Amino acid sequence: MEISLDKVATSVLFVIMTSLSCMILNWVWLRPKYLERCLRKQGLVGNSYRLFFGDTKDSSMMIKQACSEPIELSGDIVPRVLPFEHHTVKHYDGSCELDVWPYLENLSSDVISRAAFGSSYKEGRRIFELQKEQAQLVVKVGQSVYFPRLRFLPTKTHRRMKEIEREVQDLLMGIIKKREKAGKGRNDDLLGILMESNSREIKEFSNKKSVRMSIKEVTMILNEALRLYPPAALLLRIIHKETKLGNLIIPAEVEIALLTILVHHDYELWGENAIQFNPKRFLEGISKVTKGQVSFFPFGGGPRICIGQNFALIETKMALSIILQNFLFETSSSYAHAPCSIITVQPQFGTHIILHKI
Ligand code: HEM
Repeated sequence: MEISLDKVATSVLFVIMTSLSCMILNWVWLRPKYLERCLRKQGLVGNSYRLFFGDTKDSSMMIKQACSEPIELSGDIVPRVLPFEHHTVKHYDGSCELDVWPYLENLSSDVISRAAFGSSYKEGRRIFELQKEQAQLVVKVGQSVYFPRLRFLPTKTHRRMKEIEREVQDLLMGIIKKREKAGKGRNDDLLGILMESNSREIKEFSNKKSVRMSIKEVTMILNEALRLYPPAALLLRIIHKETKLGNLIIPAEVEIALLTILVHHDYELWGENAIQFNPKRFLEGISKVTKGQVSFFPFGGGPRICIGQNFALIETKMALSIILQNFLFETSSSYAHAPCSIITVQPQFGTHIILHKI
């Protein structure tokens, strides 16, 4: 029997098209429906792909609920951008009013860039600028209508996100390669220490698969700030295989969102004054106030706990002590308390304070 090439090509195309249609149907319709049913059967809140351990899906709503002051500003609280260079207004009594938020952003990216990349800190700072833009785009995408696999479409936003990812990767690889080329000698920054420890580990464990990398009131205040406004307002995890969590059975592929900010503001866990800023609650330490429960986790927990925890706390204490040695400060009437979440929790209209030189 003679089989024409045309017939073979048509059959192959038919099989490919049918398989593709089945896959798309499965992604877009069957699988989400199945997951939705599994979750609903157990009375769980969430959509088919994301399961929220908390009351609401909307993060800005969540933060709004969690904040002690309303985010919608009434007529008498008007956020304003301070007019002069660097948002600073000098007063006649020698004090000075400024929005410290851009300075604090600058400080933390400068500190981490210098600590991580040493002399390459300028490149490090570019990475932070890109990451900031990326955070805005992630939020934009997160607020659009959810449709499975939509992230694969080459929209303008998705393309820019990819570009940023590539540029960050290239910058990082460039810094690493430059260091490799310069050879041994520099280990007074994080990158140098990591590279040295990495090459030591590679030498020592070359035939093994895994290569491992390796003041009280102020503490209290930092803890309380981290409790009320945890920079990472939620933790996300993807379930890879069906998992039993207490009485719940969570199907594979569901994403779990653990809303840190809601746990940190829970009246049952923190008492009637849960949403008030009261550093004294940490007087006897974290384990005492949490009664040994996992109810305070601004840096996450378990194997993926924040590796920068001590770094961040030391940096904050050092910055605060330098400021306090030079200035007294008070909140300006221009400040509007409106925390919002753009990947991290941050002040929506800046942080206006009045500094008095000591
Ligand atoms: C106030 C400052 C900070 C807060 C509140 C914070 C919070 C967190 C949280 C909640 C996680 C866990 C995320 C998850 O489980 O999904 C995390 C992970 C991480 N953090 Fe931080 N972080 C801070 C500063 C830093 C700094 C300064 C660095 C770097 C020097 C850093 C590096 C990391 C890294 C590398 C991870 C991922 C660890 C892993 O997945 O194994 N963080 N952070």
